[in-house]
Formats: sequence, C-alpha cells, structure tokens
Amino acid sequence: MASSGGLQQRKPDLEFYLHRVFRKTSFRPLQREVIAAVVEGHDVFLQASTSFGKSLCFQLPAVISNGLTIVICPLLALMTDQVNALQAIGVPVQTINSSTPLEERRLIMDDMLSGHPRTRLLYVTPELCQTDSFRRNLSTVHRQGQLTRIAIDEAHCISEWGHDFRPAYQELSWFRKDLDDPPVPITALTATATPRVRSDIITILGLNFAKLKLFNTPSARPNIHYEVRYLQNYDEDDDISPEDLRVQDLLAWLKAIKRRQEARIGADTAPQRPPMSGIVYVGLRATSEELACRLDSEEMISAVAYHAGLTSQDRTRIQAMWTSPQPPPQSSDGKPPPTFSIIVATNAFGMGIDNSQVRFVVHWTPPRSFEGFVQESGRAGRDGRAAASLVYYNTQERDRIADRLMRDADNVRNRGGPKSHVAGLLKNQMARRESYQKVVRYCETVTKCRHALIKDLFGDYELEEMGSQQPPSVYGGARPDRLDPSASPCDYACDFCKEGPSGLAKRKGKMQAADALYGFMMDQINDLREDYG
Ligand SMILES: Nc1ncnc2c1ncn2[C@@H]1O[C@H](COP(=O)(O)OP(=O)(O)OP(=O)(O)O)[C@@H](O)[C@H]1O
Repeated sequence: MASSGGLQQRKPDLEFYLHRVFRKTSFRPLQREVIAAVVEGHDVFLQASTSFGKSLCFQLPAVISNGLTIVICPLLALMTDQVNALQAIGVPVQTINSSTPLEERRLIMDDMLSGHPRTRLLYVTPELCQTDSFRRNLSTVHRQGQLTRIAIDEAHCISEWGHDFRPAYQELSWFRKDLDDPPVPITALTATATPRVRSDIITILGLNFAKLKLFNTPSARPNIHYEVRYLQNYDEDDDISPEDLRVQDLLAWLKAIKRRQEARIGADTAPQRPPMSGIVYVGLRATSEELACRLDSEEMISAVAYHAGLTSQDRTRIQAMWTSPQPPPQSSDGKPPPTFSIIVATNAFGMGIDNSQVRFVVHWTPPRSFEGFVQESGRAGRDGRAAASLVYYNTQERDRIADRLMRDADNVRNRGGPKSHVAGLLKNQMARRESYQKVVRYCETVTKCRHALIKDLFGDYELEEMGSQQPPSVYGGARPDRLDPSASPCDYACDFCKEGPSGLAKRKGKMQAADALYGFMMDQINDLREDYG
C-alpha cells in the first residue's frame, strides 16, 4: 500500500492492471481518479450513477495492493455475482456468508490470519461484521499490518433516512472506532444518496473530512430517455379497467418499437436478432404473475414473473437466464421468435442486477421511493446505448400508495416498543414519505427537464459545492441552469425536452387532479418533521 515514506514510491500502472487483469480497454470518465485516490490510501466517498462501474474502484486497488480488502455487501446475489466474476478472471477472492460451508469458512480464516493472506478481497455481510469472533480476527489481521482497506458497497443502507436502511450497516462505525492505529482507509460507494443520507454515511463511518476525497457523477443517466405516461383516473362506469388501459398502452408502445426496428434493419432480418430485454416493475406478487402471463400470451413477447414468493432455485434460475448472453431466437409453443423478452418483477429484483442489454424499464404504478426508482430505472442501458424509463401515473394510484405509506407509519406507532426504537422507525417512515413526495414531484412536474429534476432531487449540486470531483464532460463545463434556456440539457432524452412544456402539460391535463388525500399526507409529514426532523 502507498505510504507517506521519505522515498518516493513508484506509482502503479493502473492501465496495465485494467487490461491485464480486468480485460477492459479503458477507464470510464472519473474511474481512474477514484482508483488513484483509493490506492493512495485516502478515505473515499463515491456517489456514481447506476452502472458506472463502482465495483472496479475497490477491486482494482485490492488486486494491486498487498494484504486484504474487506468488501461489505448487503445482498447475497450481488455478492455471488461479483465473486464469480472475479474468480473467472483469476483474482484471489473469497466470501463468507450464510451459505458458506463450515470447512470452507475455516480455510478462509486460516488464510486471513496467516500473516500473508493470499486472498485479496473478502466479501462479507454487514451482519458478520457485527460478530465478536469476526471482529477479533480482523483486529489480528490489522495488527499483522495486512488489513489494507474496507470497501462499503451500497453505503446508503447505513442511514435511517435511506430507502434500504439496514440496521447492521450502522454498526460498521466499529471499523473507524476500533481499528484506529493506524486507521484503515474506507471507501464508501452508492448510486442513490440524498444530502441527509450522504451526511449520515460520512458521520457514522467516521470518514476523515480533512483527508476525504469526494467524487460523483450526475444521478440521472444521459443514455436513458425518461418519460411519464399519464393515465386517466378510473371510473366505475368506464368500459375499460385501468389494468387493460396500461396493457393497451404498453403494447402500442412496443409495437411502435418493433415497427421502427423492422424499418431500420428489414422485416426479414429483425426476427434473427436476440429479443430486446425489458423489465416491468409492479407492486404486488399477484400482479407480477398475472401480467407476465398476459404479456406472454402476445406473439411478440416472452415474459416471466419474478418476486420474493418464488423458490430460491427459481429466482436463481431466472436471474441466471436473464444475466447470461441471449441465445439465438427460437420459436416456442408454435410462436415465432419473440421480439421482446420481459421480466415482470416486484422490487425483489433490483439493486446490483447487471444485465448490460436491458433496453427499457417500466414502472407499472408510481414507484414507492425516489431512490428505488433511480436504482430500478438504472437497470436499463447498462451498455451505454439508448434505453427508456417509463412510469405509469395517475392521481388515484398516487393516493393509493400515499394511503399505504400512512398506514405503515400508523402500524409502527401502534406496535409500541422502546421509545428510541419507535422514534428510529418513525424517522425511517418519514424518510419514506419524503422520498415518495419526490416521486410525486418527479412525475407531476411538467416545467423542467427530467434529467435536471433527478439531479435536483438528489442534491447533485450540493456535492459539487462540497468539493466533489466530477467527470470533466459533465454539463459541458457549465451547470444546466446557466445554459441557454432554449437548449435541452439532456439532448432531448426526456418527454419534457421532446414535447415541450405545453405538450407535456396537455398530456398531463388528461389526468384528473384529486389532491385531497395526498395533501393530507403532506400535512402529516410536516407534523412528523416537527417531532423528529
Ligand atoms: N472501464 C470499464 N470498461 C468497460 N466496462 C466496465 C468498466 N468498468 C466497469 N465496467 C462494467 O460495467 C458494468 C457495471 O459495473 P458495476 O456492476 O460495478 O456497476 P455499479 O456502478 O456498481 O452499478 P449499480 O449501482 O447499478 O450496481 C459491469 O459489467 C462492469 O464489468
């Protein structure tokens, strides 16, 4: 590891390792700077958009350093994906999690405590880091001078103000408090942190502000076309149900894509292409099953459901099928090869899913949290090519979700328990409502580019003011609010910039306003804020 010795150390050739070990041709903008800061031994906070390549920012430094890097990861699937990918390229990596056999665990620990561990990266859960035995072992590795750094992936899970709050993440404060002689450098990474969550990450982990290097990329993804599809509210007398209305609209949208593809590459060539992948996010398991079945009955679509009610084998199978390269198109059940391959999923399918070829992500109803929305829509276009995010929205759905969130908070209050525990849970409930409030702002605003709106809602500009480093190409050197107001900050990659304010307002106008319940929820947030804010 680089240290501040008298002799100048030779800087490692990062490009060499990028090509040789990771088999990538070049760094993405900002990746090199982040990796250099990590290698130099700084505490690093990186907030980068989904699919930026955050993992490389701790994997490459781990490969070129002596000693062990501990990686904290919240999801087994995410951990397994990364470990398998690293093993496939010959990196000495291990994981200890609930499915690691005892004998294997012992071998990993023996290596860790050997004084010269062969393992470069050890992936663990935050819960394991809470146990006395693991902490004792890590302290020994540290005393032996072999604990190089700690990487905390999905660091937003640390905050009660975050959408994926995980109490065990808060206990990660132990690293800075106990492993302090010398302090072990920490790298915290996330795609979705609001200003309050960022402040919690930095404070709880005890990152050293004087030596901390901050980096960020814009939270909105330039290659994603963001669009809200406004639906009319449903009336008992209507001949068509809201579900049918959405199915009709989605099918019409997909047919238009199919027509454009056939016009571009020819109706004979199109069926030989692998199907276009998409995800439709729904709120309920039952909806996921029903909608998958309904879409699958269409000739141009093959669809499958994914939710937490499936067996773990089924989920692993679907995820593996989904993330492996698409096979040549095949007919099944007498159907011609599908043009679209769709997974209809609940939010059990989200964080860390890395299929580079997803072309569209649809939210069947308004997402329940803004950070969740950005994570989920960020599954699209991970190869950098054009992709789309659609959200179906009307005020009835908006109020139904607002009502559910209010009831969740009431349940927490009525459940009782120690006062500080209830206060913590209520704080998290308030954070959820505030996050939902941002979803509503995102969907109902018709006067601003959606890319700019996402950056506003995540407080990207605040990070800039804190001295965060960004890729040089961001905003072309000027913030969008300082650019020519007639230009599109996102290069026409959202419905506002494409249709203009009046076109969008007209489309939104078809949706009836019904503000009563939503307004009530906002009042409640304000009350809670007075108590806990
Ligand atoms: N320099 C690079 N060149 C080419 N591909 C890269 C580069 N860096 C990372 N990738 C690839 O980009 C993909 C996304 O990387 P990764 O999973 O680390 O993203 P992430 O930033 O953690 O995203 P998310 O927050 O959405 O999970 C991976 O397939 C990875 O191999």
